[in-house]
Amino acid sequence: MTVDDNTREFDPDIVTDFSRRMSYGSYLDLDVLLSAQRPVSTPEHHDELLFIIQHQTTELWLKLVLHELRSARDLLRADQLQVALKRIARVKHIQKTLTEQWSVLATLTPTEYAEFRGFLGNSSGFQSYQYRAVEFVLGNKNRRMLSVFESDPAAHALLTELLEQPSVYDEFLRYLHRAGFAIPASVLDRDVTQAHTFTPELVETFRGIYENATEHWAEYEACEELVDLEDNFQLWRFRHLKTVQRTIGMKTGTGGSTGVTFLQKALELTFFPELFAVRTEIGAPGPAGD
Ligand code: HEM
Ligand SMILES: N[C@@H](CC(=O)c1ccccc1NC=O)C(=O)O
Repeated sequence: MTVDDNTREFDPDIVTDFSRRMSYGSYLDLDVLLSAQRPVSTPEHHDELLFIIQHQTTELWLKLVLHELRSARDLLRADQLQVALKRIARVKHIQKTLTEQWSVLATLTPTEYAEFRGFLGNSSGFQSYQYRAVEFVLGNKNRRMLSVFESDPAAHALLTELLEQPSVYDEFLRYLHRAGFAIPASVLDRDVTQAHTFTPELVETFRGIYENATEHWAEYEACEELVDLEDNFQLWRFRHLKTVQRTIGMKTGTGGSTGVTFLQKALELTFFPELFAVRTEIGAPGPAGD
């Protein structure tokens, strides 16, 4: 049938009565989701909705990132490397979306932001427990971060649990050990509540994998997936830093930090330092001159 009024006919079996059926809105709990944007500025500033939605969408994606990374960690523990890599592949796509999303917030000018920034009080992304949880699962542990969550028992409990559990990297290194690769005992028995720190012996182990990639293909691929993950994480941090710089310049942060200077230091944090260090060594003679 031709439609000249630029509308589409309903197909005959399209369901319209949801009085007793599950609908799109009820399945997704849209009443809850869409009533959670509550600007605090008075009179309400036009751009605060953008600010809230940018953060809320980030938190939703972080929820999925955490779900996938915790699963990847557990799969590594169960020697299911390929399935773990599938989880990481999904995380990489989410990270790309999150990094791209900064361009939406960059439409907020410094003048517009200054008009409602005062209403934010001391709230800050520094208090994002899901962001901290992702850092912890990837191995950048820092017990001091828990202090921010004393008044949020659920967040505090989650971060304590993740602090005490081995990270994705811990489980990957244990996996490599079980697969016969040389992993120092100091790494296998390390206190997992601390941040992972650079261990030169691991660089040699990775060098063995990279220089014999065809022989150790699965491990080689896993190493490169982890490098992508860290790379993407750093790109997000960098876009955050640049957005902060163009929006508040060198002002101190609402969370109490020095702002840009503080965020710059986060770019020096690393999850998998040996996977980056191995790049320097590839093709060069080994420590014993072999
Ligand atoms: C105009 C927008 C933004 C500005 C001006 C801004 C500013 C800042 C500043 C100054 C800090 C340092 C802590 C403090 O003293 O407050 C910070 C931390 C943080 N912000 Fe933002 N931010 C913005 C948007 C966002 C968005 C959209 C997110 C996404 C959830 C986010 C997440 C974070 C996180 C996770 C931290 C902690 C980083 C760390 O510990 O290294 N921020 N932000
Ligand atoms: N720290 C920001 C405020 C801010 O961006 C913010 C405030 C409340 C909730 C999340 C935020 N995002 C990132 O820090 C500032 O100093 O302007």
